[in-house]
Amino acid sequence: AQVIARAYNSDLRRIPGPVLNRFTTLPLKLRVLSGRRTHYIHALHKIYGPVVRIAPFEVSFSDMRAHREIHKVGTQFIKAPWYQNQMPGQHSDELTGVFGVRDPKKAIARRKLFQMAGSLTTVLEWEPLIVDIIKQTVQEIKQEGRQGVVDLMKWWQLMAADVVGTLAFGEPFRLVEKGQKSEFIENVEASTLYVGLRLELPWIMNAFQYIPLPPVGRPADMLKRYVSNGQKAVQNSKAAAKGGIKTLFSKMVPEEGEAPLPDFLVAIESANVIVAGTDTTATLLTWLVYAVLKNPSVKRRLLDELDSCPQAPDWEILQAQTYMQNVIAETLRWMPPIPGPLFRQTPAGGAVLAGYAIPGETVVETQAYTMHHNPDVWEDPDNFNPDRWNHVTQEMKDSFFPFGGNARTCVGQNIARLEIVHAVSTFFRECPDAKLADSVTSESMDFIDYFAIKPVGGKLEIDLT
Ligand code: HEM
Repeated sequence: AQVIARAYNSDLRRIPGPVLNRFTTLPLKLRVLSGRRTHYIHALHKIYGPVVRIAPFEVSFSDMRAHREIHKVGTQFIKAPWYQNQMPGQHSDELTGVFGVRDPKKAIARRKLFQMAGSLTTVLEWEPLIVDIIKQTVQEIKQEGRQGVVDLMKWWQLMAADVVGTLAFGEPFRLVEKGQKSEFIENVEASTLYVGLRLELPWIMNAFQYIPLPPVGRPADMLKRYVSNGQKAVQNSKAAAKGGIKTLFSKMVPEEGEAPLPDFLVAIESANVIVAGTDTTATLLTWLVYAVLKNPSVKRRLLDELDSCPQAPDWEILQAQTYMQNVIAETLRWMPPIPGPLFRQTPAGGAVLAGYAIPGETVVETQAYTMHHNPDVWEDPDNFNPDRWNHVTQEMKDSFFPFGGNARTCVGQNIARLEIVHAVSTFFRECPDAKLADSVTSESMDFIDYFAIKPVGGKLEIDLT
């Protein structure tokens, strides 16, 4: 009776959506398990329009005004409890990394400690170090390419983990040098999958905690390793404060005065940024290369532009390469690395969004993939067309959020952007004849999502011969 009352006796009953979803989260959670959440919600928006009730207490919006209202700076819509399901025992703002902090004031304070990553001036101090890692990655790709096809996604993962790992840990990570997916990367991948599933299905995933899962063993041990790796970042950041390389966490463990965060939280933050910064950057580059190699005219124009660039271009020069910038923006639109919902909660008194009254403490969300593929804003949205960025309209700006909503936008986006421009320019200049290997098909490059995306085929093979 309670389930029926909940389904019918609230303002939510006016919201379109499948009847079954008013009663149960099951249809949604089944898609979560199979990595099809984003595809499912996208399909529901096509059928039911811009506002869809996707679960008893969950509403998805594909509407610019609703998106702006939910995510504006100073918003009343705080992060949903979902964000504190990352790991067991993190159900409080004092026990979780920034990603899971829900209280807006506490989030602002915690985000300030990431100033090292947030400020472009600081990030540019790391440019030579990042460029070295990228050059080394592309040399390894060329080397491997002499022997046969190369899985480019593997190399972008190693590279992105090296960049963010080196910045977090203050010492070279050397994953590219080792050249194979280390235990560390496997741990990151498995953590991403486990945490992605745990966020949505905490009870089920708790049951799996002590069961060994190949290749990483018991999730409980994996999570312990994950945080104990972070301890190293804490030690190094302390050493850095005394005159070593600045790390991402230099603000959190200052040279003088009391540390604003206890060591265990800095360890969690460092482990989290490696997950946040590795697969996101790597998949963006993977789909960018795929799109460029699939479209000969795009490839031609990109190579022409890069040909006329100075030999060792820096950030400023690369910012001025308009075609390359269009290709990057178009990839972020077409295949956003975090394509799915950004879960928020309505204030206790409820809210009106896109003309619907929504009760208090309902989960409301907007997903980038759907808003980036809205045909009312983007002509022929499934088509990869960098030229659409020659004329940016207000509607495009309002519907584009690959780095999240304004109030809680990505703290690592300057690092990601710096890495992406250098990786694109170095790769295409060094490997102008790269082709897609036969294993690459539209099916293998469809995406699955566990918060961040992955190609269904798990790789992107290219041929350099
Ligand atoms: C192409 C690369 C990247 C993309 C597309 C991306 C995307 C995003 C998105 C969409 C969010 C908001 C998530 C939400 O509200 O639920 C986010 C948050 C975050 N990102 Fe990134 N990210 C990227 C790279 C990075 C890197 C390199 C780092 C670290 C150095 C990083 C660290 C973070 C952190 C710590 C947050 C949480 C911020 C908060 O909750 O206030 N990201 N990112």
